[in-house]
Amino acid sequence: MHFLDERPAYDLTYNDVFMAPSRSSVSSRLDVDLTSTDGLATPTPLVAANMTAVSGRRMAETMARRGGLAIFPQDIPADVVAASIRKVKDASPVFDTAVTVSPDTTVGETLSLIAKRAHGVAVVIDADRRVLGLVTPNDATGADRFAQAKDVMTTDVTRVPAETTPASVFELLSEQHQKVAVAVAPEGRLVGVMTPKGALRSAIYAPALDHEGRLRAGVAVGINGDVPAKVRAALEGRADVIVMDTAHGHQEKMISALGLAREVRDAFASETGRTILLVAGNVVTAGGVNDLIDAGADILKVGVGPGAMCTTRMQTGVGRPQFSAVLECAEAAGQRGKSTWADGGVRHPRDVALALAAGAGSVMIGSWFAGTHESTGEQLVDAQGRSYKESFGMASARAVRQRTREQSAFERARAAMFEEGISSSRMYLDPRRPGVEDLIDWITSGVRSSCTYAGARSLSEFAERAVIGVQSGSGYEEGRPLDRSW
Ligand SMILES: NC(=O)C1=CN([C@@H]2O[C@H](COP(=O)(O)OP(=O)(O)OC[C@H]3O[C@@H](n4cnc5c(N)ncnc54)[C@H](OP(=O)(O)O)[C@@H]3O)[C@@H](O)[C@H]2O)C=CC1
Ligand SMILES: Nc1nc2c(ncn2[C@@H]2O[C@H](COP(=O)(O)O)[C@@H](O)[C@H]2O)c(=O)[nH]1
Repeated sequence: MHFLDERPAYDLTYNDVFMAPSRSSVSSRLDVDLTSTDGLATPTPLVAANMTAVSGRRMAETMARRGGLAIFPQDIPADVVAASIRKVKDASPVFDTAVTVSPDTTVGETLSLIAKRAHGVAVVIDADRRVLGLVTPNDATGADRFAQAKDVMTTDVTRVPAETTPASVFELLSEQHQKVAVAVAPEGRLVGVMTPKGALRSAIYAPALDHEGRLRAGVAVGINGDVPAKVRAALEGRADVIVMDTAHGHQEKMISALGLAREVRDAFASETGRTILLVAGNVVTAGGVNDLIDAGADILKVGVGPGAMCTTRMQTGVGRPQFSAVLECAEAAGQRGKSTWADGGVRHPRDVALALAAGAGSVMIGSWFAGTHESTGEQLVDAQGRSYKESFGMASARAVRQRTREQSAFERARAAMFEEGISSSRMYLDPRRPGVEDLIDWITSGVRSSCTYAGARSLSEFAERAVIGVQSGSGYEEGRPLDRSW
């Protein structure tokens, strides 16, 4: 990337910069390859953050099915993480995992479960997982909340063999004017579901798969406690990438934790032949990058203070405007043959494009993804009838209470004094884009387009060719669409 004018002597946020178009020979946005350049080579350069309000099993599955990744947070017990990853690995890489209920499940419970996935149906199954029918919110309209799924379900179900191609599913659903197909194994057991949009997406996105063709997922590990045991547990729990996670990554405790993690990772590689990459952070300077690479990091997680749940900058004055942080760290990592994840501060598709232009290998998103069907929280409704989920920072009093649950009351109270995040915020589901896949579509279509404006067919070309200008606040404001007259 280069600057349109001189590189400024001060640091820049995403809002401070814009991209100037360049002469391009890329004639279609579909000719752009979005494979991440971080060494993991995921087909989509997006990572759902290791935040308790964001990444659980549903997020991990959905992100990987659309080519990205999600990272299970450090606060979840290792056995729970391993069980969740097992389910991710068992999920179909093509069909969505269905919301399932038994015939006796109440309508009230069925409706609350439907909100956990974007496809808008619950599949009614018997004890052998054979499909009996479907319930949609429409089917339940007017029914008593204590009625049962079997009373309201439709038995007019489009069943397809699990080998059916997404294109054939799409055609079949169009012919039959149905909203969802149910994939079944030969003995009639449920495999998954697919909507017309899901079929389209399966044709556009390649899933992020492991060495066995299973969906990939990552695990975050904190730097306190028995680090080798935690890393070992994550590896044995089938993590495909490990994130060594702390607010201040450029500290000696991280350097020693990373050294220990590397030893365990290398021993695992000798036993299994699989080398799992280590991500470490967070850092914002070339010095931090170099020290963590020396200690064993393969990928550097970049960002101090840009996060939507973050109070670090206001509390401490520490942090760095994210565009400049990514640019400096990506340059430093690149000189050592390593890469970065740009972590935090992403609120629009343009921010992802700018992070990739600055050289990030992938982009991590937290709060934006918290406001989707697939995040971990319960879907709630405000007084105006708008759906939202609660989000909170990983350094908030709420998260610290959870992370220190096994310590003494005194230690917990002391830890709670160092709160650096918001404990409760509302992330509204965008009615036009309520699912994380809707956001992925929006982001990737934006990034594909950015690449063609820069004349780039791949993300490495994009990071080379992008031309970045610095804009005023009114320059940024001019680019915002208006939904009413002025
Ligand atoms: N990207 C960002 O800007 C930030 C991210 N976070 C996220 O919050 C979560 C919790 O992280 P964290 O608070 O590091 O908790 P951890 O549980 O990972 O513990 C951090 C360890 O580092 C020590 N430490 C020393 N200096 C600092 C410092 N300035 N900030 C934090 N710890 C320090 C702490 O000791 P002691 O407690 O005794 O000081 C503690 O032992 C992580 O998921 C992290 O990514 C948090 C803040 C900023
Ligand atoms: N300073 C804090 N940073 C936090 C906290 N919880 C998470 N984070 C960081 O934010 C990003 C995600 O950013 P977002 O803008 O996409 O929400 C996450 O990966 C962490 O690095 C916190 O409590 N305090």
